Amino acid sequence: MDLKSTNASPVLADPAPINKPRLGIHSSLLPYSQSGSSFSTSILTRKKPAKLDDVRSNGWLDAMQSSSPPRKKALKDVNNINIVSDEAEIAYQSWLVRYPSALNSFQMLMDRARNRKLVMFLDYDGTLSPIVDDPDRAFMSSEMRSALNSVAKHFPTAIISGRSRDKSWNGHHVPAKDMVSKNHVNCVKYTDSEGKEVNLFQPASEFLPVINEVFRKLDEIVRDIKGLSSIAPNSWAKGFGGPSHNRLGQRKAVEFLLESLGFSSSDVLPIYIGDDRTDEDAFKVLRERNRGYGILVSAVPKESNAFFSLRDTSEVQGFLESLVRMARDDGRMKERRPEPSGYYTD
Ligand SMILES: O=P(O)(O)OC[C@H]1O[C@H](O[C@H]2O[C@H](CO)[C@@H](O)[C@H](O)[C@H]2O)[C@H](O)[C@@H](O)[C@@H]1O
Repeated sequence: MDLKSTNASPVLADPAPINKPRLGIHSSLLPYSQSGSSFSTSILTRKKPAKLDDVRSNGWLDAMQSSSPPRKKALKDVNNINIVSDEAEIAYQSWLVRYPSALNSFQMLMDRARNRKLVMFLDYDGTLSPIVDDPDRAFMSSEMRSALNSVAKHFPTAIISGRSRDKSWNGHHVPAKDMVSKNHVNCVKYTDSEGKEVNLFQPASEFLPVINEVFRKLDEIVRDIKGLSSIAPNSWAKGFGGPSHNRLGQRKAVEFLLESLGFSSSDVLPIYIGDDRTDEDAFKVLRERNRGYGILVSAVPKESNAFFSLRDTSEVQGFLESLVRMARDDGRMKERRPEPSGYYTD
C-alpha cells in the first residue's frame, strides 16, 4: 500500500475509541508553549449552534450558560477596537488560548514541519463533512473534496473513519457492488459519483482474526476475576469497521499506518484532524510521543488531547487549502533554489 503522492483519497474505515482525560505532559516535551501569548486572541462575533452534548460535558460551561440568557458584552481586541460578543463566544475565545486555532498558528506549525515530512490523518464526519441528521446525507462539499484531493497530491493522506465501509460509501452514492478489488488484499478501488478514482484501504482488517483470538483468550482469563469486567466479544469484533466503538480504533489505525508505511521516524510530522471523542486516542498517541499534532474540530470548549483546534468544517477546508498553498510555494522555491526540504511535493 502506498499512500505517497497520490491523486486518490486513501480511506481507512476503523472503529472509534472512548474519550480519555487530557494528558499531563511536562512542558519541556510539548512541541509548543500553551501559554497563549503568542497566539491571536482577537474576538470576532460569529455564532454557530452549539452541540448540546458537548456543552453538557463541560460542567462549568453548562453552569455558566444556564445561569442567564446570553448577554452581549463589549470587549476590546488587541487593537483596542470594540467588538461585541456573547458569553458563549467569550468562553470559546478563552478556550482558544489552550487550544489555539490551527489557522492562526499555521505558520508556527509549518515552521515545525520544516525538514520533516507531513503526514495527514483526517476524520470524516464532522471534520470533512458537516454533521447532519441523516448519515447517508453527510457529504463533503465540492470545495472540500477539491482541497482534500490537492492535499493528497502533496502529502501522504489517510481518512480514518468510524463508519463501516458500507455506511461510508452509501453516503457518497457509491454502492458496495461498484467496489473493485485492487492489487492489495486490503484495498478496493472505485470511481465515485463525480468520476474520481478513490482507493479504500482497510489494512488493519487482516489482523482481525489474531485480535479476536487474543480477545477471546483475555476474556477467558478476566471473566472470573472479581472486580474486573470484560468487554463483550461482539463489541470488540464490531470495532473494526463496525458501528460499535472501542478503545483501540483510531489509535491503532494511526500507529499502524505510521509504522507499517515507514512514517514512524522522527523526520515525519503526523497531523490528525478530528472532531469528537472517537478521535481522542489518536490525538493522545501523537501527544504522548511528542511527535505530531492533533487538531480538534469544535465550535464549543471541551477538554482534548489535541494541541490545536479548528472551529468547523469550513476552517478545516481553510487549513487544507493553506497546506496546499504552502506545498506549492515550497515547490516553486525549490525549483528556483534547490535545497533540502521537508515538504512533500511532486
Ligand atoms: O469517525 P467518523 O468518520 O467521525 O464517524 C463516526 C460516526 O459518524 C457517523 O455519525 C455521525 O455523523 C452523522 C452524519 O453527520 C450524524 O448523523 C451522527 O449524529 C454522527 O454521530 C456515522 O453514522 C457513524 O456510524 C460513525 O460511527
